[in-house]
Amino acid sequence: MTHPLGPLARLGAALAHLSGTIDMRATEGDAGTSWTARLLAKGPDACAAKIAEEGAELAEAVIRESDDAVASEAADVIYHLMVGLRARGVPLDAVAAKLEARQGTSGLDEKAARPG
Ligand SMILES: N=c1c2ncn([C@@H]3O[C@H](COP(=O)(O)OP(=O)(O)OP(=O)(O)O)[C@@H](O)[C@H]3O)c2ncn1[C@@H]1O[C@H](COP(=O)(O)O)[C@@H](O)[C@H]1O
Repeated sequence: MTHPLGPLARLGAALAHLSGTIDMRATEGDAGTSWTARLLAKGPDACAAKIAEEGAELAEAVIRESDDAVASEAADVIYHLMVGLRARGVPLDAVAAKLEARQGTSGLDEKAARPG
């Protein structure tokens, strides 16, 4: 059954909700009861380690696991990516701006135009 919002709006709504939760955990979270608050308290290095770990698990899932496992690992990556951005104070807007700036430019053309 198709979700009434459609997949992209549904993902956007889920990300907006998650972003609000992460902001709340960052400002008033308790490391005793919140994974997010605990990870943020450990700092960017710990967030980076989780991003790398979850990225490797997603790659493994893409190669040899079920569609459901791929979706689950992708959700882990997105969550830890957002916690990592929060740990570094990089706003989601900055990521959106990067994606927007790349629209219409082929990845192959961009690579060919790199200096060196
Ligand atoms: N989306 C997530 C989410 N995805 C993964 N995780 C947690 O990330 C942790 C690490 O996941 P792993 O699969 O790597 O588990 P693990 O291998 O046992 O972890 P390690 O301790 O070995 O590193 C687990 O505790 C997961 O529950 C998440 N924790 C929180 N969220 C979202 O954040 C909200 C707030 O969570 P808290 O901050 O914990 O209240 C939740 O309601 C969710 O919406």
